[in-house]
Amino acid sequence: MIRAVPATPPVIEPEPAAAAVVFGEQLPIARRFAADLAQYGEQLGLIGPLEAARLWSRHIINSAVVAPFLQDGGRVADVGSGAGLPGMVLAIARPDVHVTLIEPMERRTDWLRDETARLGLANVTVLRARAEEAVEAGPFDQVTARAVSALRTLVPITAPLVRDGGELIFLKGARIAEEIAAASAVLRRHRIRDAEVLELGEGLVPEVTRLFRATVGGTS
Ligand SMILES: C[S@@+](CC[C@H](N)C(=O)[O-])C[C@H]1O[C@@H](n2cnc3c(N)ncnc32)[C@H](O)[C@@H]1O
Repeated sequence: MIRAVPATPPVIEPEPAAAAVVFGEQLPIARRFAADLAQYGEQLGLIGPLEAARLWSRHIINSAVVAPFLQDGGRVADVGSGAGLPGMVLAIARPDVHVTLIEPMERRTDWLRDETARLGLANVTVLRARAEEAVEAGPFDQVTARAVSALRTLVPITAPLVRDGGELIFLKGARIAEEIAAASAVLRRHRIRDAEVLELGEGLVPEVTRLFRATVGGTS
């Protein structure tokens, strides 16, 4: 629960024009999420002290660029959701998709549950667990993750959550090529195929978003 109002209100990044493009009719809910996260995120230890000033571009729109890659009416698990990035943003942008937010830290799952209720999101389940403990909640059509760990350790804990032929979609940084090289044996062991890296968000956000996208098992 939110217990106290911060002494000084944070400096919040003005909403960029891209927000209307990526959220469409869902923009009022995205605005409420941005306002709540900017106001309480630092206090609750969800975001660092500098993040409110770049919340839209660095975090919310960066997360939302994944939305068009989600399967219509699908079941998505977001591993290590933290403040709700990208999982809650995706649930806002894609109300047709059910998103399970998997996060082990109680303080963070409390926030995720409270914020889900405040935003009135009917398509979100919050699961307090490590990904390794969440296999029974699946299988999911797609699993997302951002800033959880390098591919070498992320793939073994996320691939078992996905149905045969489902997808892994991870937001990644500039060193993704090195991560893929370091994970080659792990990718083979977990039957990861058709791996690709997409660069998204050009013209929408200052920094390009890199997406690692791959299929688990299935047939080519
Ligand atoms: C650096 S934070 C990133 C949070 C959010 N995804 C973001 O981009 O802001 C990493 C998160 O992953 C969670 N985490 C770490 N190991 C995990 C695991 N094995 N399963 C699920 N979540 C995990 C942590 O509790 C933490 O909330």
